Amino acid sequence: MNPIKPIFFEEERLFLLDQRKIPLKEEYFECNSFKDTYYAIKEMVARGAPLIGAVAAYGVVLACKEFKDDHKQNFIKNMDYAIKHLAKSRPTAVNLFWALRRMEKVFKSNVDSIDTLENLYTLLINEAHNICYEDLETNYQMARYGVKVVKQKARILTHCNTGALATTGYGTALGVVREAHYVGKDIKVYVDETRPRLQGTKLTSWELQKEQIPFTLIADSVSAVLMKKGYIDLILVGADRIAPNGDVANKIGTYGLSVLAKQFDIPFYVVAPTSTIDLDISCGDDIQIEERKNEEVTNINGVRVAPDNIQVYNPAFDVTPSKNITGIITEVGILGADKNSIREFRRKGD
Ligand SMILES: CSC[C@H]1O[C@H](OP(=O)(O)O)[C@H](O)[C@@H]1O
Repeated sequence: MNPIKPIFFEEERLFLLDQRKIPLKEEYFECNSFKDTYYAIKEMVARGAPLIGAVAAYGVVLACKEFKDDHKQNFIKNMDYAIKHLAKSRPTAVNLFWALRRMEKVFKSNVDSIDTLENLYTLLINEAHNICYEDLETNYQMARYGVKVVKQKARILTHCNTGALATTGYGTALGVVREAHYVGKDIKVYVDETRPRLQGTKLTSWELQKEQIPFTLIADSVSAVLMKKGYIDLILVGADRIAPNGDVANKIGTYGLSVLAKQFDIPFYVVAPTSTIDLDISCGDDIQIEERKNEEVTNINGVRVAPDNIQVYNPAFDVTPSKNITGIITEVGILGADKNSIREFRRKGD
């Protein structure tokens, strides 16, 4: 089975599997400029916190390609503009800003001393490649830790898409599902649709069907009764930003699932790389929640199904308090969703 390739950089162009078209079409969207990558992130051609970071990293590469023949002062001004522009694409996933900071560090620490801007371009390409390689390795490591919380024949509920399509190729929460399947845990998955963008219906179903991992698609509203009936053994979700106290921002609907999980005493794990932990904030209230356009709620496949001229509220994420989270599965181990565990991890990882 060919691995899913959500992103690749070839002949100085960035290619993104266009997730707006899956599962009906498997087509690549080509980015030739940093503005193309801004568009791709904003319009969710490619989405998912870790993948958004990788796309932004190549956005900086494409900016360098665009401006490297300028005079150095113009080059620096244009690169600063490009990085600031990319940072405005989507506000919640901290991986975007983490990746941009990494790329900016390579740019700023070399631009004055390097002999040619062509060589700086090569350094930036290598850094973007490294971000992707590291993310893939992180996916595998999280899956190896995460499989420890998956019991034999577990019935796992997932939310949104946290697979190869949200990362550079294996997955966070869905990576744990993949690993559990491949090591023979005989699991089955309940995939919730995840309105309004339907990442579950369109993306997670597509990924699991490709690999013949047993799953059942459900409307978001079915989760509660499945938990009440005892049909769910474990809930695995991703994250877009984790506060140092263990509060987690993730796709809208996650908070409600966590409340139900607590009510029915079902283990509720977040799976995310440590690059998703934001030490510059103190708690979930500090996380900016992206609000997206009304049409995502009023339309289905481009066809309006709601009356005209109505009020719509379309937050793309919500915040799950640490007290509702059993643990945070990362590439350095399974952390408790609390200040001390996260502080302890940083001391080891510093
Ligand atoms: C690898 S988990 C990423 C995270 O991103 C998704 O949001 P979106 O589809 O809007 O980018 C969702 O919150 C996932 O849990």
